[in-house]
Amino acid sequence: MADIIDGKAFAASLRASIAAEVAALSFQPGLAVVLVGDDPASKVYVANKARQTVEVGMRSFEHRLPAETTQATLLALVQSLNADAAVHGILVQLPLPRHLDADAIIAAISPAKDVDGLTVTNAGLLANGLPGLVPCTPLGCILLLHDRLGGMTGLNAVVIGRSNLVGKPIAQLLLQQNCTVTIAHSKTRDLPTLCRGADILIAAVGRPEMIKGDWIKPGATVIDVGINRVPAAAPGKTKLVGDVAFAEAAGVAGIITPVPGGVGPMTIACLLRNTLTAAKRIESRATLVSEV
Ligand SMILES: NC(=O)C1=CN([C@@H]2O[C@H](COP(=O)(O)OP(=O)(O)OC[C@H]3O[C@@H](n4cnc5c(N)ncnc54)[C@H](OP(=O)(O)O)[C@@H]3O)[C@@H](O)[C@H]2O)C=CC1
Ligand SMILES: Nc1nc(=O)c2c([nH]1)NC[C@@H]1CN(c3ccc(C(=O)N[C@@H](CCC(=O)O)C(=O)O)cc3)C=[N+]21
Repeated sequence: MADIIDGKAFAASLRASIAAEVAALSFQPGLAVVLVGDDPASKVYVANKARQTVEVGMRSFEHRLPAETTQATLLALVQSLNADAAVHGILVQLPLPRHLDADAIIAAISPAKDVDGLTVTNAGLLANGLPGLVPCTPLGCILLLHDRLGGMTGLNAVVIGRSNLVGKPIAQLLLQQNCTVTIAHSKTRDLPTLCRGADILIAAVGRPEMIKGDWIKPGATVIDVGINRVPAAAPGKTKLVGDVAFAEAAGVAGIITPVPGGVGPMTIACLLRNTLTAAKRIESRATLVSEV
């Protein structure tokens, strides 16, 4: 039976250290979250986020807009958040409704406030190994892996999923850790065989329990990023499951993250960490300017 990573506990200790740092600041960091419509995975995220933002001593600004919001309205909101001195971090929940151009919205976010690490500036800094804002979920995964494995040099890592939000930045971070990285996606041939070669397997697909126990190399470390809401046994009820068939996989893997209680809580803790990082950089720049 695999060792099950307690992401909830790890995230709680991370938040405690963030809260201590926030308490010592001379200003209050602020995080703005924009949710358009009601994507189910986004709703789970938003609910947990607002509470934890306040708990670490930051200000939370929530903007819930109807699914039929126009591109111009959303762009204007992002621009007003860019200009708002009380806001240090901006997160626009993805996916956006189909009639909106997500790339154009993301491009409008000031890179200094881009706590999701999605702008071309932050993605480019990450790809070049330079300091910027790193996407929260990938950062959370690496913190968990680092805690458990220490060094990862030479390990074979397979990342399933190639989104700008999760798959690609995780691959970049694993490469920085000297892993040999393979990125799989919906066009990959014979995914089970590819996965069986992985010392570290990261699933970021969005398909409930797609990765089976016999896809996993015995003793491997499995990180399940998927958040999927499926019907539960009781009629009318739902539950969250990951992209990995947990019960099967836990019998083969060496280390595994559960859903819920694995990567999800780490994502929020890392979002708060990024907001703190962004706030400190923005405020120190403001101080420098006011001194000249
Ligand atoms: N735990 C957390 O904190 C977070 C969880 N999530 C969850 O993680 C999952 C992934 O999110 P995200 O990256 O944004 O999702 P996307 O839908 O943007 O990307 C999914 C990726 O999975 C690939 N894929 C789809 N079907 C298959 C398949 N059958 N075999 C192999 N690859 C496949 C797609 O390939 P292709 O590119 O070819 O289409 C794509 O690259 C979702 O469940 C999401 O809710 C997301 C963010 C944070
Ligand atoms: N721009 C953008 N950035 C994101 O990072 C982003 C996004 N859009 N859209 C939606 C997905 C999904 N996502 C989650 C984060 C945490 C939990 C989370 O806290 N999960 C807990 C919840 C448990 C529960 O409430 O039952 C857990 O897994 O234990 C869930 C989902 C971030 N996403």
